[in-house]
Amino acid sequence: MAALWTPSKQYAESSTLYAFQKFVEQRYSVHFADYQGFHAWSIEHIESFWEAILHFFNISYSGTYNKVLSWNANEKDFIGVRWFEGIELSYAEHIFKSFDANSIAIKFCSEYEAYKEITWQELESKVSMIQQFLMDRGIRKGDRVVGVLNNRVDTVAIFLAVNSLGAIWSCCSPDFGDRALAERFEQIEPKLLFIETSYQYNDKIFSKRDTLEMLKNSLKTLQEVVDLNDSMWNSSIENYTPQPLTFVRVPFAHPIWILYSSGTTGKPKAITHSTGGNLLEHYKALAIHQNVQKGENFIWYTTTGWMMWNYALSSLLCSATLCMFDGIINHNGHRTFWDFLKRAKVHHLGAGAVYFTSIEHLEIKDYQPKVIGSTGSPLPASTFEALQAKFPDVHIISLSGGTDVCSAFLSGNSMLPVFAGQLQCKTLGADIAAYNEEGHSVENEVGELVIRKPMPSMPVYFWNDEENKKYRESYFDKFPHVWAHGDWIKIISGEGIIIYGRSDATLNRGGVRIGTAEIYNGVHSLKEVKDALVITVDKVDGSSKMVLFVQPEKDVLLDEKLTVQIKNTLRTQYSPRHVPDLIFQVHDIPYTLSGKKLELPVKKIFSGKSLESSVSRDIMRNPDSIAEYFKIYKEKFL
Ligand SMILES: CC(=O)CC(=O)O
Repeated sequence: MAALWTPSKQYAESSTLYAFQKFVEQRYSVHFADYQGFHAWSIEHIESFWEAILHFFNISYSGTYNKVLSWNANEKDFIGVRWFEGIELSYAEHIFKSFDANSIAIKFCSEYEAYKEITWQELESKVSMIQQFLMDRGIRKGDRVVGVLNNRVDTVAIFLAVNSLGAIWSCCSPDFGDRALAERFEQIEPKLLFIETSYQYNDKIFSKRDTLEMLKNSLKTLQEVVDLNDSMWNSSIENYTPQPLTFVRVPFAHPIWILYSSGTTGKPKAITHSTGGNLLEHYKALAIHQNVQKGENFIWYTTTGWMMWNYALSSLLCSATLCMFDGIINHNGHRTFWDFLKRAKVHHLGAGAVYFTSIEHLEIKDYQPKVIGSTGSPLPASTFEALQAKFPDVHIISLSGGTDVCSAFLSGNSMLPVFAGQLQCKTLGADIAAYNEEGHSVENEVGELVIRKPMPSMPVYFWNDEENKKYRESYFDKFPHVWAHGDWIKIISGEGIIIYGRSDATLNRGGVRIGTAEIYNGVHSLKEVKDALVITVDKVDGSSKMVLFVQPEKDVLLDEKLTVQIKNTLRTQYSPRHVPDLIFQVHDIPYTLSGKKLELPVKKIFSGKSLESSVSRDIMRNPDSIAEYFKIYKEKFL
């Protein structure tokens, strides 16, 4: 296949990847003919590789380590491996490591607020005042501090202050419904909650006052709640005089933040990430694979509830300026967002793939980013082409990883060409393969994405997960002792990687993953509903539809009233993204013999597969139920 874009010699040789390769070649007396050789070395010499990252990025730490990677006796999965045991470090310390007081740390704009710039000096002062506020409340290493906050400067400052004390951060965006918030935060017993009780999105004002009351009741460990909309917050912070920041260094594996799985089965898993692991991984992912360099402007359009928020924050590690936009991306016919990009002179523009597909026909003048980053769902080849035509010099990086590693392990490469519809490379230190059903590594055919060696940003554990039971089930059940990620990929020899979406039943809404369990929880709270099944159907143009099948109680019909009720329930309990596009009435929900809903087979039917190839009736508890889905697909969906 012909390349869509090829880096110039100048682009390649001024990249951080190039500089890092030279660093490794010199340090280890090796030579790499190409990226493939460099990648092979990085996974074969995994300890030397991560040690090279530690040195190349000049990581500050106390203490010493004897081994880069230690395994527990008898533990063949990667759970419980220990990286750089013996050292202590701080993420926030690296953010403030070499700042120039008067240069710009953050550029910000929202739907309703004008463009503003925050200098490093201003950011440091803000963080210092919040740090003192937290210390006065007794917040210490290991305490959990949670936020229901938007993508705003204060959120960054609060996180950095929390992190500077060694406390653990966990944040959801305010569009999460009450139940979704409680299910997440109850698990981790927070001491302090920061919340915005009023905010604007899509020109509407939303109130979270009732949510605040609900959280006060359900989070029994809360000692205090801070409402950012309350004038008391500003005045109490302003009582403090900014001081030089202090940083509590913590062991490499000490939790930095807790993110949540989308909750396909049961409650969302509280995925706990390590400080050192995320620090090293983010330097690698952003500086080396996304080529984020000092003085550049970086944005990722995200809410605080997606791991891309945490990822984007780490652009500050690269001495870049973090650009933040709060509001709906297509506000004012997309103008608010794009005017911001131009004014902020954004070099790195990142967003969900679905957004880029939606703006294929949007005319954009006088703006040329250096890099476009896309994730959340596969970026269709046609969107690659449309973006390249719009921005002829741009380096398009389609990346993939997820909440589980708070990063991307398939990503960009400033020394390789871009092929439309493909991710450029496996990232350094990520031993990725595509496995067929027999567990053999395959190329040029679709297989399950696996990681065969540990990465430091894999979770330290799931919160409250005794003996790592859920952790093991989540990644190590499918193939012995390798991490199965749950995505389908094809590795194309001599080119890149195509990603085919989730291999499990997770719902993908505009790039944000939603667990089916959340839909079921909401729908089942209605007495008219007996049972339900939900899928998303991905289209070739990159869009997708959420389809809900409802089995009403006896003598109940899925009429207009019930349809509206279902939609409202999901919207208010969870979020607007939880509202299905289509709802069909069915007589029965298909189950396996062991009692699992047959989501994947129904998804296959709605992707155009035959009934026979979608499901084996032998494993079904109610084999007669499935034909109705095929009928709906043929008669009502197509
Ligand atoms: C990097 C990613 O993989 C982001 C996501 O899809 O959640």
